[in-house]
Amino acid sequence: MDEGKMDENEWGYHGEGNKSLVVAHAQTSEEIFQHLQNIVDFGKNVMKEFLGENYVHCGEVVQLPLDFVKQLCLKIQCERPESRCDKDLDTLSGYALCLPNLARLQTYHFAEHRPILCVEIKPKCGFIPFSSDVTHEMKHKVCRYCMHQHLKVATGKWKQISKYCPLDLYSGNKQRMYFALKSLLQEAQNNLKIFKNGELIYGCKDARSPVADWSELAHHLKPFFFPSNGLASGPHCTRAVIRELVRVITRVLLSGSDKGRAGTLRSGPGLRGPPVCEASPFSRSLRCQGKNTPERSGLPKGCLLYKTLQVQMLDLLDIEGLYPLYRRVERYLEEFPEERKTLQIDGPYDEAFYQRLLDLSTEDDGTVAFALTKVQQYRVAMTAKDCSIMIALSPCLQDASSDQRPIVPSSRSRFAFSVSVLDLDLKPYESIPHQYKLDGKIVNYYLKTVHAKDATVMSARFKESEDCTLVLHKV
Ligand SMILES: O=P(O)(O)O[C@@H]1[C@@H](OP(=O)(O)O)[C@H](OP(=O)(O)O)[C@H](O)[C@H](OP(=O)(O)O)[C@H]1OP(=O)(O)O
Ligand SMILES: Nc1ncnc2c1ncn2[C@@H]1O[C@H](COP(=O)(O)OP(=O)(O)OP(=O)(O)O)[C@@H](O)[C@H]1O
Repeated sequence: MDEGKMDENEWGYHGEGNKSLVVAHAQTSEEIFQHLQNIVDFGKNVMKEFLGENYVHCGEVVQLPLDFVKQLCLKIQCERPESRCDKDLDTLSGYALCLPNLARLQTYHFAEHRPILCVEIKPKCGFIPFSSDVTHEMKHKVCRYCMHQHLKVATGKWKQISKYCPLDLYSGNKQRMYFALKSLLQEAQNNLKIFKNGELIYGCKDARSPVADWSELAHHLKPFFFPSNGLASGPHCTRAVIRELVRVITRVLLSGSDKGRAGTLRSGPGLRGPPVCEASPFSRSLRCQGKNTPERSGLPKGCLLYKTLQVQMLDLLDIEGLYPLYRRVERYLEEFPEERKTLQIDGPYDEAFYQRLLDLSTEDDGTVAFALTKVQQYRVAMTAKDCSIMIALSPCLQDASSDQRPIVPSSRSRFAFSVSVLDLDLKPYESIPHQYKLDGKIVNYYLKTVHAKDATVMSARFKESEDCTLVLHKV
């Protein structure tokens, strides 16, 4: 075995059976450094280009004293959710990624002393696949998030089906967005968290310990939205505060003039696929009322949701069309393993890597080059489908108009705000077979259990609105 691997500190206990005790070699420090540097480079050279300078904070790789890392791990261990504790923290390499605290305003370069509210949304995939490689007709009608909900509830990941549908949030239609955000507030799962001064006040720290009481949330939010008003507490106050929150978040999500090159992708994927998901309670309700499906009013091109959606749409072929291309790359790598580096499977994620992502052709010329481009685009799209948006809000004075920072008004107050994207590390090449299997599982489960009993779905999703109508507030 390689002499360089003979350091006991780099080995750890893995498991054991009756006869064997298994130890595993950890990554070397250089490998970990390279992995972290790749995350930074991917943010800088790819995501900043697509999403825009102001939204992406790449951070930097830093070196930390090992003692400090070990003490820190011990200190925070008791606060980690049980479900994540099977993952060990790296206490050996001494490398870490240092990022700004995105729960704070990013428009200020000095510490903010005013109270800060931060809403984190993981919007997931905002379009229905338009690829002709899709074999199940249902995938052209119901979005992945809505189908996946049923499998997640069946496997016990979450207790109940959410009414949230990403297509509503990405619609650009204020009423649909309002409905989507309210649905997230009703069933946050891992798609919504709210922090006050960095502390989680709403959402799930862990699937088993959700913090989700609307009146408690309203109590926290009241001083932000009704600062000098003696609004009484109770259900009326709760509703008023939640309404203000949702309005402000909708406005912030529709704002933005930040430049980014996601626009260059428009000539390719564009706004394709059906504008609504048939499983969304919003569109179901409209259909029940005999109304047409809403027009896709479209997101403003400068806003982060629009840009994120464009990057998600780099998944041009859907996993069903992509998987055979992945197999082509795999066969090539089995024959020429040394080519993995040249193909930039594990980086570097540089300007050349970015440039190749802009090739949106879908005509397969049978080459490895074509297959590789689609594989890399798919990985980038998957990253955009799993990222989170952090919206930081800090109350500002009524006369702070000379201030150049973006401001969002609410009925009784005004907020300086910043919007950032989080969790932008490129999805691994190795996860593609998993994606392929999971996709089949999600669709088959949905077809077998849900679609077959469509009437049951209707009654489950509309249990509190028997007549199948939704009350839509003016926004
Ligand atoms: O496949 P999905 O859509 O369930 O997404 C996974 C997420 O589950 P979600 O559906 O958001 O509850 C999942 O979220 P949780 O860890 O369950 O909170 C991860 O983000 C996972 O990414 P990775 O494998 O850790 O890089 C995500 O996996 P991929 O983005 O790699 O598919
Ligand atoms: N720079 C940051 N500033 C503030 N909060 C952060 C920052 N980075 C991460 N977080 C918090 O930590 C959580 C986990 O981070 P992140 O999503 O990057 O981890 P992950 O392991 O990639 O998660 P996932 O399971 O979604 O793949 C986020 O949901 C967010 O609440």
